[in-house]
Amino acid sequence: MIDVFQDAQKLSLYLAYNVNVDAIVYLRKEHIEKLIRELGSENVRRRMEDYPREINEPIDFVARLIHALKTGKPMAVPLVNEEMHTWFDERFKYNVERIGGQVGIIANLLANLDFKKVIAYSPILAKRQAQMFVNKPNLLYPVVENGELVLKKPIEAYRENDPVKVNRIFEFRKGTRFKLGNEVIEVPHSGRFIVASRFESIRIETKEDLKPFLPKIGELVDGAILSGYQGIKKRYSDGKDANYYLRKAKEDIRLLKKNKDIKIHVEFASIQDRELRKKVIYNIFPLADSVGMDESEIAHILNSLGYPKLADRIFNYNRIEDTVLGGKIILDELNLEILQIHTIYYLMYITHKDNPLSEDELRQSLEIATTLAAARASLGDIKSPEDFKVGLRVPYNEYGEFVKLRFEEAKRKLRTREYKIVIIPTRLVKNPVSTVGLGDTISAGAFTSYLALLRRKGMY
Ligand SMILES: Nc1ncnc2c1ncn2[C@@H]1O[C@H](COP(=O)(O)O)[C@@H](O)[C@H]1O
Ligand SMILES: O=P(O)(O)OC[C@H]1O[C@](O)(COP(=O)(O)O)[C@@H](O)[C@@H]1O
Ligand SMILES: [Mg+2]
Repeated sequence: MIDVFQDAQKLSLYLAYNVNVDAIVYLRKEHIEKLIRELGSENVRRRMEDYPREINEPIDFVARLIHALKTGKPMAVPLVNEEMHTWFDERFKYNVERIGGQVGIIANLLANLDFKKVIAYSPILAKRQAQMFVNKPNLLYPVVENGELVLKKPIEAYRENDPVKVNRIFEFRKGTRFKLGNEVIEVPHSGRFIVASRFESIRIETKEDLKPFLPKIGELVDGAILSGYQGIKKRYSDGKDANYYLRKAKEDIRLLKKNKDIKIHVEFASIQDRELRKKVIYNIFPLADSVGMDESEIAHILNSLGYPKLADRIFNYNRIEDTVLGGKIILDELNLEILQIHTIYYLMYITHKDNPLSEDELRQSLEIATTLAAARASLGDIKSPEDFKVGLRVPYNEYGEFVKLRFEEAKRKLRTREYKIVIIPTRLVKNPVSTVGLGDTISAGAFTSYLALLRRKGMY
């Protein structure tokens, strides 16, 4: 496995579009009970039944937070009311502030793992975000100067007037118990709840000056990881809308592939609005080779594709048989080369039978992914390739054998002959330093090792 990791380090990657500041709160029982006291347990319960899909007022936040705590599922809900900044800041002291967003997390990870070159792009780059990138020669931000493409360190490329995007992250821990009225709730898994800022000023796009250089950037790299589409809004006050930004996003992918047919991984993230989610899935997935997502997100996607019962089963029971079925549907309906699903107890790849990699190679790629996540969960951050070894010391979760058994059963029950499907149990850290960014870490590890393995076989 180490040799595959070493081959992956030789790759160069392009990343776009989201770099945030993650302001992290380690949630304690006292925080939760105080919020419930402030808003009233009956009000919270009622709002939970309404299931608000965006945060406009404090009760929306508390209702969705408690729902996440009750299920132990990773969730993200957009914050659309800028006036709530003060409400949050008066109630929470942020324990840590660090780089966030798929681009921010994956750029620092790959740069610290000594990948050959990482070109990380976000349409906004304020000083605060730029300072959070690791300052290494292999991590560069693309700018256009005198009509030429120049790759600079982020700290030399920030723009004074760019807005800072801060997301609030609530890290919750398995076993935390609290009361909602007479109901005692115990959090079943550790995870994170993201309050994702969604404001007018931040557009998910490649700025017009850089756009003509995307074919050149494509030539400079071996693959691209794209994410942030979840930040597109339905409508903007200047008349632009989601269709406009999705058309631009599709153009970007075509331009990146224009001079060299690089593979594209799309990291999916929670999109609460059903209409918007459907638009992102139908516009973007068919242009991607590989897509990554967690168990809440696969359920959301299946809902949008018209499989609500299967979606509910995956969300509530996380059964392997249902995930295999759901994965096959997504792979085929959206014509992907490979789909990677990360869940608390297992990671899965689903691809077609004619994929050049063997099942054993696909498993190796997932092993690299879970090892990196275990290293990040243990250390809080991955600072050098040496940290990979920390991940190797983390044992597989206690349901490892059960996972393998259930998978064999699922294969017997379902039609899987036309596919290669592999599964591995996760290396699960009992007391993670933090969980935000673990999915991004898994997907970066999986996609880059997938590319390295294809390259070894002369297939890429
Ligand atoms: N404590 C943990 N140790 C190792 N890996 C973990 C831990 N908690 C979660 N994970 C993995 O990370 C993903 C999270 O993905 P998101 O996209 O961030 O939801 C989870 O599925 C586990 O595979
Ligand atoms: O959708 P946004 O606002 O760009 O935010 C994405 C959020 O997802 C993260 O990238 C983490 O994702 P994962 O926990 O799924 O890996 C956060 O760092 C970030 O705040
Ligand atoms: Mg994720």
